[in-house]
Amino acid sequence: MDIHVKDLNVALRNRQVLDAISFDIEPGQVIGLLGPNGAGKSTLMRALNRHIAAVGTMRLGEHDLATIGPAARARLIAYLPQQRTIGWRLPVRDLVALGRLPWRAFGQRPNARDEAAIARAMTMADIASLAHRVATELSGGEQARVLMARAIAQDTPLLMADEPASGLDVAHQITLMQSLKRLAVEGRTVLVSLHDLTLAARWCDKVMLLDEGRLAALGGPETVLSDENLAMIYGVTAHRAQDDQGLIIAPTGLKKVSTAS
Ligand SMILES: Nc1ncnc2c1ncn2[C@@H]1O[C@H](COP(=O)(O)OP(=O)(O)OP(=O)(O)O)[C@@H](O)[C@H]1O
Repeated sequence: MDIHVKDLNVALRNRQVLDAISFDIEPGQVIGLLGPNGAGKSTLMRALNRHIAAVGTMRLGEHDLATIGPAARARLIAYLPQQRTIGWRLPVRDLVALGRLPWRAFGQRPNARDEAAIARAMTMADIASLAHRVATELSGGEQARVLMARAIAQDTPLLMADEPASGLDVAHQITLMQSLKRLAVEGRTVLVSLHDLTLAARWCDKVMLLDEGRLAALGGPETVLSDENLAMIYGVTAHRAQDDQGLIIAPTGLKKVSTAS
């Protein structure tokens, strides 16, 4: 489903944290949400998922996200928050299975479709071998993959993941991005916040660059992650290279600020 956001404003403690954000995203894409710490990435996702109050238009397909109820929303949006805490000492597979709850009536047992979605999500997050382990006894990166699997199993048109690559080893970062890409190719809209410029450049169809609550740029990674934007918004210089699978962008240093008066 396409996302339509117009003039989205969020104020927290009397501070404007999102300032007139407007964008349209077509389905079937991985959209990277980038920007410095505090730019508003998490706030945007939380506003879309109605965790915080926002003013403005937010539509997903024909659904008005400002007015739909929580049950309908859980069938439209899966959201992996940045703070990844697992509260229950559940076996991994049972925790992933919680992602299917929005699709079942209370007390109903999982059906074949639920089982297939759980199994597939566990494969995508590479946690099949952890299925019977207690989730709270896993490493940080393993727990992150379990929670990602739960969000994937929810099987919603919009998947939002807040820094899902943080804490993952390099191989699992690539597995994660491959899985997100596959979900997008199948028609889902994936909104993923990232700090790794190369992951964004290689795997995202589009990049949305936030800066101090404003949408600074939205477009293809090569255009949005230009030297100029990286200098202006992050204050860094970067080395860029290209191989047959895409762009590589490595930050190399801090941009010197002119002190001339
Ligand atoms: N509960 C809150 N009360 C007041 N201000 C808040 C609250 N939560 C976040 N903020 C502020 O809103 C701004 C945006 O925060 P947000 O968490 O969206 O940034 P972010 O881009 O996700 O950053 P990061 O890369 O560090 O995760 C920051 O200035 C932050 O201090």
